[in-house]
Amino acid sequence: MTRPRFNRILLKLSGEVLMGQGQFGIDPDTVARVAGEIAGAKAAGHELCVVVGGGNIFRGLAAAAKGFERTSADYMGMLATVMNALAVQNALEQIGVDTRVQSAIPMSTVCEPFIRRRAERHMEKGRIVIFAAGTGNPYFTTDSAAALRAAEMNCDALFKGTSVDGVYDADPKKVKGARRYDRVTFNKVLSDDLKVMDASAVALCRDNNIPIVVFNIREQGNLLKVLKGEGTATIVQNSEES
Ligand SMILES: Nc1ncnc2c1ncn2[C@@H]1O[C@H](COP(=O)(O)OP(=O)(O)OP(=O)(O)O)[C@@H](O)[C@H]1O
Ligand SMILES: O=c1ccn([C@@H]2O[C@H](COP(=O)(O)O)[C@@H](O)[C@H]2O)c(=O)[nH]1
Repeated sequence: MTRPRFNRILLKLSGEVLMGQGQFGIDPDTVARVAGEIAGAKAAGHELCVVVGGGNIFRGLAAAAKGFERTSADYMGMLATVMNALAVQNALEQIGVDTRVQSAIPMSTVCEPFIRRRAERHMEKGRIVIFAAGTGNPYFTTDSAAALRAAEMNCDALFKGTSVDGVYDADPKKVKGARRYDRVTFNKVLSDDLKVMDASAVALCRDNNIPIVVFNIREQGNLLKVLKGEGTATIVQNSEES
């Protein structure tokens, strides 16, 4: 399958991936490996910005189910993404990659606030911008933040680096024999309620014509491979054709 070359990408990193083999939190070796993948993509000439999830630390919805007040729980989830963003920043800077973290919830002693034009300037200077704290609003997820930032930063595609190698016709972790799509339309993902990404993120990408590439970031070297159009992934776009 041939895929278009995407120059500027928004990489959505699942928080869960940063746990490595653990059940919770941040595994430094995994973060270092993921940082290496990002550095490799940059060295190959791609412009990248990153949105990090928080599922390895705190998910608002799960906490609300256990009795937490939903909006507070969501703010806790957003703060979890800031910790992940700082971990990724640290790992990237250790290998000499220039970065900035921008948070949707201003916290000026920790990182920059999100200012789109400033983020653009950082990218022009070759820095990797890591967007933290999701959209800054409760009742959203970092998938929606990724779609929003991809649109704001004029990205050619949203790369969702996760623990599955694409979009399946049912959750492959739950349904044996689920079949993976090479290509699928936004409308099919929405009408079949395929839960690899939340519906608001998919709709935002559809309406702004930003393809979503779902791939397994747990596999060593996969980001660059998928960027080159090799390796296993699903591309979600407005038409089924290439
Ligand atoms: N149709 C489907 N195709 C592929 N994956 C699916 C599908 N339905 C549900 N999933 C699940 O979606 C998950 C991918 O989302 P992910 O784990 O990256 O969550 P997230 O909420 O984006 O990240 P975080 O860990 O930061 O909260 C996979 O674990 C997979 O089991
Ligand atoms: O815009 C946003 C983004 C995230 N949240 C909360 O953070 C957690 C972690 O994000 P994941 O996307 O699940 O990794 C999420 O469960 C929400 O509680 C938010 O409120 N708004």
